[in-house]
Amino acid sequence: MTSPNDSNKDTNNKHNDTDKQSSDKQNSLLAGIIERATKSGLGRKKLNPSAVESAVAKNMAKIHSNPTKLRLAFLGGGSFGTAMANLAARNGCDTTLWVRNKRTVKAMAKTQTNKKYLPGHKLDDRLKYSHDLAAAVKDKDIIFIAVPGLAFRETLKNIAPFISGQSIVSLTKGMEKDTFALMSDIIKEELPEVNFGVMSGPNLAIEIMKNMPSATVIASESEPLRHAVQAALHSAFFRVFASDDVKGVELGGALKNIYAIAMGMAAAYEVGENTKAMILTRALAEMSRFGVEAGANPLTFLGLSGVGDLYATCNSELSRNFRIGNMLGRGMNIDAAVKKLGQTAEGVNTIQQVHEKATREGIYMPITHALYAVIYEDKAALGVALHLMEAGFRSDVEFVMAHDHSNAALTAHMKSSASKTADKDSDKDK
Ligand SMILES: NC(=O)C1=CN([C@@H]2O[C@H](COP(=O)(O)OP(=O)(O)OC[C@H]3O[C@@H](n4cnc5c(N)ncnc54)[C@H](OP(=O)(O)O)[C@@H]3O)[C@@H](O)[C@H]2O)C=CC1
Ligand SMILES: O=C(CO)COP(=O)(O)O
Repeated sequence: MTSPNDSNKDTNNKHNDTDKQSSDKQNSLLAGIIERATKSGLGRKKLNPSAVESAVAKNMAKIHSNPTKLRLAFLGGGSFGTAMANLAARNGCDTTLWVRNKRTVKAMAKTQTNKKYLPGHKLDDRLKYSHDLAAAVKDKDIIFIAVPGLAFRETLKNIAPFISGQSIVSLTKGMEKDTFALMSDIIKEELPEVNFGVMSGPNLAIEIMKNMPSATVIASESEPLRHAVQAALHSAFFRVFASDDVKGVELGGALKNIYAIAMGMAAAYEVGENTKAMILTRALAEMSRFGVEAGANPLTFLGLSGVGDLYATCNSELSRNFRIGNMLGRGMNIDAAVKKLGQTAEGVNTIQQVHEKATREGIYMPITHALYAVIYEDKAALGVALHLMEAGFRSDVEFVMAHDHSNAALTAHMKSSASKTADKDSDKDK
């Protein structure tokens, strides 16, 4: 496959046939690897990732011996861009990782490690590194972007002169400051002609580097692009599922960062399992409510990019957003926590954006508003949490049973029982 664009149906059909053959071939090879791994005892004993990896590595060359291999660029040399570029290079794709700092590029090429963001993890020796943006993106099939949300538009503007037929996939889980734009919105604004997708899921970069089995979702309206991304990144340790709900998948990844901060804070207060379950589930309700207002399918939030990513980040110290929340819960202020973290925590900006938008548009987001009050209005966390518990009677899943926002039926019922009791009392008095 040379390009995943939709421009020529015949070519695409041929590509789809080739894709299908290569994916059948890949599936049967992977099945063989897993079967051998199971027979050799690896499946039954504690999984030994390096032994399984060497078995996979031996076969990956065969899987990707297809001459029309994908040419990929990954922009952003942080933990996630590096982890994803490494996966693609290991799958045999022609992969270049673009990093903005020239000295970092030199050091990465020399040591084949990302010392700052993924120390101690050796990268695939086929991975190429570049500081030259034009050279990195020219003649590529897909450009994956993994810079923080605040740098996304600037990155697109910088690559715009070199875009001819490449597709773009956002790996970023943030929102633009002040505009509430998601990365797909920014792509449509800056590069209206390109074919694009977003990828999101429970993908803690360090676990991926350790070959811990993981899965993600590629969402795009373009089927060839979805297939191309699956072919590029799928491996025995990393499953790539597909969706056409771009908004839903992208919002899942962006919104869960808010609740990872809330759960980090709750962990600092040593809350119980019931409380964690309540926060997580009500977070999901907020996410899907907000998603529906933005035009997403609420069912998407039940998938990997919704409940999956919520679970991974709301329960793990590996999540930078969780760590920010934990520092806040231990009494640090937001600026000090962000400085101490020294890495991207998209939720810090997302809380402000979503709080403002939800307030403006009347979307019921009590956890987000509560978190905003604690972080940005200096309200006491315990008082805010108690106030949340008093938030009236509501239905569980509003897409199953709609909320009665005024609680009108209940109020009428209570008033009528109260007046009946009063009548009885006055009869007794007579
Ligand atoms: N880490 C993870 O587990 C996952 C992260 N993501 C998402 O991926 C995105 C990137 O996060 P992640 O890799 O973790 O971030 P990191 O904090 O690990 O790294 C950020 C990277 O972006 C670079 N960068 C910052 N600003 C710019 C800019 N203006 N132009 C070019 N490069 C820039 C940094 O360069 P420098 O070092 O020079 O500052 C660094 O290489 C985020 O939206 C995150 O939510 C998604 C899934 C998992
Ligand atoms: O999105 C992530 C994992 O899916 C990473 O989460 P953090 O950005 O909180 O580290």
